[in-house]
Amino acid sequence: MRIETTDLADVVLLVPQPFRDDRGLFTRTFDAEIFDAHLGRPGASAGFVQDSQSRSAQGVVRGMHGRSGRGEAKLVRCARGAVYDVLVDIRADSPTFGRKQGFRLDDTDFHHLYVPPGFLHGFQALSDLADVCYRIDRPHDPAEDIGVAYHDPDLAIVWPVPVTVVSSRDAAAGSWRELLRHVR
Ligand SMILES: Cc1cn([C@H]2C[C@H](O)[C@@H](COP(=O)(O)OP(=O)(O)O[C@H]3O[C@@H](C)C(=O)[C@@H](O)[C@H]3O)O2)c(=O)[nH]c1=O
Repeated sequence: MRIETTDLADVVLLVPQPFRDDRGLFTRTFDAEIFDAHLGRPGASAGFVQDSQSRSAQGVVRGMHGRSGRGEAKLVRCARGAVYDVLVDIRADSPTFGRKQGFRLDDTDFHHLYVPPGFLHGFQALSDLADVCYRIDRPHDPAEDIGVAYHDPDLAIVWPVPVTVVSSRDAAAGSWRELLRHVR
């Protein structure tokens, strides 16, 4: 497994090497030793306390979600199908503040995203069904949910396929301008 940097400060892509044979494939999706060494923090990966999985039909968008307070670190991968995953840096002191980047995560390459605290995150399912697995380093607390509308004109995310279903929370999410008033 190798680690690649991205356009966003502190966000990295873990790139595994799947072994393929007549049976199918085997892939390591995470390696604590390599990850902790990259971060320079022994035991960092032990801090992930909840593992979750969501399933979405093609066109579904979930996002753009963040967390108030000290935020949460996340490891995100697509275990089945493919998604277009988007991150937005909302750390006021970051050199890439306000910048966004999209990534394809799928069950062919198994790229795995590490997202530090202080990002908005969302994705769209590209395949008939897409299973996204993620790990977070703090227990989920809906009281700390923050969000920006997935179709906010200032954020201007280009979703690859027509949007089919979003949650009522996402449909009612606030604007990027409103969020900026709180994070700056
Ligand atoms: C996120 C989450 C939700 N839930 C519950 C709350 C609710 O009843 C149900 C569905 O929650 P949501 O509608 O918020 O799920 P969803 O819209 O899939 O939310 C997720 O979106 C992606 C983009 C992320 O980055 C995640 O961190 C998370 O925010 O699951 C948990 O129990 N634990 C969790 O960690």
